[in-house]
Amino acid sequence: MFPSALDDTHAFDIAQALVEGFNRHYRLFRQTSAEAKQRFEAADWHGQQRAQRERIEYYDRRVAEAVERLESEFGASRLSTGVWQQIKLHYIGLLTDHMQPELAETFFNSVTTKILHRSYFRNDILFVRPALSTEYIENLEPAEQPTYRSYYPTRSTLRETVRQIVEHFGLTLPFVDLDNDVSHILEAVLERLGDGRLKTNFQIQVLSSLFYRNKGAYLVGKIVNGFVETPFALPILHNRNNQLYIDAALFGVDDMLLLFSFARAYFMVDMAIPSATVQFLRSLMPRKPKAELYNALGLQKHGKNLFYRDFQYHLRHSTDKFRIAPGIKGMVMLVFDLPSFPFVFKVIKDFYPPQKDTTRELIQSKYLLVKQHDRVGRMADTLEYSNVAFPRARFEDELVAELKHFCPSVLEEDGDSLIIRHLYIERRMVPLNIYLQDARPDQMEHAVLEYGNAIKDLVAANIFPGDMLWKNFGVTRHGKVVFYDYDEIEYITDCNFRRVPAPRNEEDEMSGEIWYAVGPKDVFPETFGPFLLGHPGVREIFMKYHADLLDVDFWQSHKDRIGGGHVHDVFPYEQRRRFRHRVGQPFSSVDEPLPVLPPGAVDNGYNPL
Ligand SMILES: Nc1ncnc2c1ncn2[C@@H]1O[C@H](COP(=O)(O)OP(=O)(O)OP(=O)(O)O)[C@@H](O)[C@H]1O
Repeated sequence: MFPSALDDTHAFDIAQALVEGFNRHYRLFRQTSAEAKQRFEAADWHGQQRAQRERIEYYDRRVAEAVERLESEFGASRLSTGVWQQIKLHYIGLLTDHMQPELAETFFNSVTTKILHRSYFRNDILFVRPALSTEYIENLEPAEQPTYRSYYPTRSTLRETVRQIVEHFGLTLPFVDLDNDVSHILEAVLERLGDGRLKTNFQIQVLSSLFYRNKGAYLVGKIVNGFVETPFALPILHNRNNQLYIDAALFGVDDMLLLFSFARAYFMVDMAIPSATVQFLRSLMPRKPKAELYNALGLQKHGKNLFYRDFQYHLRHSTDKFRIAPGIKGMVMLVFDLPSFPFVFKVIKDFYPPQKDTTRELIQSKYLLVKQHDRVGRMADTLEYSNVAFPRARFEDELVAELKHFCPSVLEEDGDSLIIRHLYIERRMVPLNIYLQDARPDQMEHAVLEYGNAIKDLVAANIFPGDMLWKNFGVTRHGKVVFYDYDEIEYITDCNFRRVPAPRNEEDEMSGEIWYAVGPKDVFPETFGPFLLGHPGVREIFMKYHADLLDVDFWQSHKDRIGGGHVHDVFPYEQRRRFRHRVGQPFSSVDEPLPVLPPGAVDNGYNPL
């Protein structure tokens, strides 16, 4: 029951301290995000990568500071339920006119769950459900930009308007030839519009901040014409002389989904009202859960909170059982899923076979590395959770037996619940080994080509996957191949790429064993073939496109380039979509059939709120 009077003398001050903690967090988060513009203009790519990495750590630091303050100033862990209820009410009051109330609620949860026992995780004490609305929030400060701007061109003013839209961002670097870029964009827009008349509501809406990631800045918006809304994004890049150009025009939901994929690094966006940006983005990608949009904007703790709410909701509205994930079982991870829900749950085992010389800490550090690294569309993002309570009745017995056997240290039974103390959650894909088993020849060709491309993208981003077996890659809904087994990854720059030494004598030659000394970071690309290319059909395709992956020079030359300070270009769209490669190509990807996946590849009906 809620208190009828707010009579505790400290509750208001505690709520105030929590709001201050959150405000400090968002101020620093926003500042780093806004400064992406200057880093982009200065072509400070290493700085951009560093900021992307560091920004991820901000949240936990601010939460730790707030926990510490609440403990030292208010003895927070000794407060009664009644006081916590009052703190929540004051907090809601303090957020009445806040611009980021949903994030502040999540911050409240993050701090209080560090202080309180699990039995307090109830909606009268923390925000199991949101209390404040994020609709219609407007910032009327004169210095603030609106979330998006609307432009109302006619056919005859379209060219001028497109130019204005780009110029509105006030980038300080010159464009190589903005007129030429605008002509390309115009051509693309007119192709989308066809010959039909522009309807009376014809307009172009554009988000007020550019989206920065790696070496690119993306202008994001939509064209509204009658009842049809077409999302678009324009990537702005640097040439060698630090002049700018627009590289492509991306149109339609599929292009947007690839741009905002879970396998890419988070964007840097200057947002006063993140919920308004998310609402706009959701109108571009209606099926993408809000949780993933918050993640893509770097607000991953709120994304995690929303995901958890979606997951709880899904659990209540489904009846199927958690099971061991299909595919070859992991040696270090126990992986399970719920068939009706398109994610997998990964728990680190307590012990591993001898060939896996690793520890829980090392594995966690590799997963963290992936979170902080540029995932270049080739590594799945993971959400890390502590103390997740699952209903025991929804687990298959075989899965419970495996958990008890392999993961006893992280498992706790509490009444009808199974508590898993630590786990990762990531998007479910079709494991590539399973995909290849069922693949038609054209699908096999596509998958093997993609597999090699995935490795090459990882290499360019300074990642050596370690274990490149097919089972460690998955195929997404869009037919992209993505890596998901992180326990053996290393930086390319830390690896020694070596040729297999010539045998010293006949004995060496005949030996079935490795007779030469191998250091912990030594890699022998010539030896990949026998592990990866047992299937003759796969081998043929692989050798056609990716024979260079078996050559030590390929790896060494990338290592040298990265060591020399080169930062790779990452394109979240295909090369042929670039204006420079566009001779005779249609602009849109809409008519391109997506690779047809085998039946298991289709995500089943997860319907986030
Ligand atoms: N995102 C995913 N989508 C679908 N299946 C997955 C996913 N992640 C893992 N799996 C399944 O779980 C298995 C084990 O996962 P993972 O490779 O991460 O574990 P591991 O213990 O690190 O493996 P290894 O023994 O190769 O080191 C995979 O082979 C695959 O079948």
